[in-house]
Amino acid sequence: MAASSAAASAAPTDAGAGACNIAAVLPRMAAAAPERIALRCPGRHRNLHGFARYDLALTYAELDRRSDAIAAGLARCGIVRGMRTVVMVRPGPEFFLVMFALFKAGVVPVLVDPGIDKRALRQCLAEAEPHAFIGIPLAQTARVLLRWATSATIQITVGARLPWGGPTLAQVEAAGVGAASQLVATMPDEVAAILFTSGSTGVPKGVVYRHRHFVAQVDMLRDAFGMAAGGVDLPTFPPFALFDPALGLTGVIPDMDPTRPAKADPRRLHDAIARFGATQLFGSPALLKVLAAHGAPLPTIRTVTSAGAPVPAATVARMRELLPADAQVWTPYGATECLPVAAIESRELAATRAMTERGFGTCIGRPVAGNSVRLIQVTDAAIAGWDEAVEVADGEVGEITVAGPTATDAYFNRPEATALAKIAERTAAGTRIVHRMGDLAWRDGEGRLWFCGRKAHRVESGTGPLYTDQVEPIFDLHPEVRRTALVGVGRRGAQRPVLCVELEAGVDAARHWRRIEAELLELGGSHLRSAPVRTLLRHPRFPVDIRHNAKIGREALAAWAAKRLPRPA
Ligand SMILES: Nc1ncnc2c1ncn2[C@@H]1O[C@H](COP(=O)(O)OP(=O)(O)OP(=O)(O)O)[C@@H](O)[C@H]1O
Repeated sequence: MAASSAAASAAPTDAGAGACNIAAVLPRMAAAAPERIALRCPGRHRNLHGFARYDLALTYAELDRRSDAIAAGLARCGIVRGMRTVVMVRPGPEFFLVMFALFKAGVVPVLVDPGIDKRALRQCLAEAEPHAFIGIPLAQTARVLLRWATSATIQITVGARLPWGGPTLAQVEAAGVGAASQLVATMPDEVAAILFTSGSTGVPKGVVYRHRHFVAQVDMLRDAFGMAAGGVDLPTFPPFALFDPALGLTGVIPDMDPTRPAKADPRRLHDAIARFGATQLFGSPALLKVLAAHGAPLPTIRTVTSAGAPVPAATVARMRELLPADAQVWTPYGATECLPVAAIESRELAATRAMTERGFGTCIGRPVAGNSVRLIQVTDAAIAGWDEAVEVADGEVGEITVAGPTATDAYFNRPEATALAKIAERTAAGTRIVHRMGDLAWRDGEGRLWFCGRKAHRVESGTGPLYTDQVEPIFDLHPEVRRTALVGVGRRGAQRPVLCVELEAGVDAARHWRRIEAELLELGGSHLRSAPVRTLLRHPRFPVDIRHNAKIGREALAAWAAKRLPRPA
């Protein structure tokens, strides 16, 4: 590593004039509010009560200066604009420093959820064809032993140096100390990052984010949910913590394992919220459930926003009771490929609950300003041009499509998946890409969308289609039922709808299942959309995704159900 003084002269590529880049906010914030804390992380030390000390903090000035130093140091290691770089770093100060350094330099971070299946992880890393790999020692060791990301020829280790891990991040930073602004003038269409989906419907796909997508996301989050600069956020869903500095907020990274939100200790979250006066909370549904169950009031919180999966109505209702009367609880709808798409506030959501329980689906609100949301006839085939898509009438179930500033246009190295999810549309201004969400919904007379489930999970019976999120809420009302999952067994078009049922903990299935089954059949029989379901199977514990701990592995359940049913003659 070269001496730091040499790097002091490392020239910025072009001073970032007019950069379309979320990191462009850092020099502005560093000038306007240099001492404001951008991020606060728990650290290793604990106070007398056993809570994290949160002694790792970065001011805006530090985040700006140190990310410049790292960007300059990375350039010296050969990591420059346009290069794909895997980042496997825990959400501490180093993660944010590295990410903003990469954004500033126009390097393309590749992020894969560490919680996903190890084989899928290896495939994702290979598919991304990265040039470099920045990881903690554990990730670097796994890279070597498991032959991850073999295309990556440049390694940086975050933490103690390993013989095979290249220089440490500390060395990289030292080499760049004193560097001038490293913000390059990234173009709106330039690739900014590759983010892998959590993969609840198959192997995760790398979503190609361009700089304009991130910039638009920040604007939409600010405008739709009132995330004003100066607030204090508790982002419990790691990727979203990156938005805090971009929004001028102070982000407090909670003391929890971000890959296990359902296991988070609510007392630690409360401690952080109270100590730093958190005004907003960004959480996965699993985490909101933990806070709701804990039941202690959250007097400083003004806005709660969930992410990535539906939030059970009971959780939303309980959260409301714990918050100040005028606080807002938003459940946005969106996906890695396009976020946010639509949103609904808890008061309106509460008023739609009765409809959900009668089989109409879950209301996900109105499209967020800037999005053009259209519903099209359901098909599993690719649709090349918008002319070939058929829009459905209001009230009819169709696939959700979105054209808008955050709708991404491709998966990395996955032409087939891209073809299945994107539609080219000619407009007066040129050609734009419409993203197919792979989700089903209908639109009501007020322009609100009602989520009916994922397209891949629909059941096509001989008498017509059944949709998971229309059917399951009806059965979920049974007090001894924890959750249910509708799957189809057999050939599409002649599928038998089967409801897998997981009972509440403590219910003695051996004694009560027959009764519960009869009650469920009666409950289902009284509603149009659930009446065709006549086969129920009790399952001990549903497979769920790791990230949200909520998305039911319906593919696995369908295979399980098929084995348990007698074959048709
Ligand atoms: N408010 C919501 N209500 C209902 N479902 C939601 C909501 N928000 C997100 N979802 C579901 O989560 C999906 C997006 O999740 P994500 O981007 O993590 O992909 P994934 O489902 O985990 O992975 P993959 O797309 O690879 O299968 C949406 O398409 C939708 O099915």
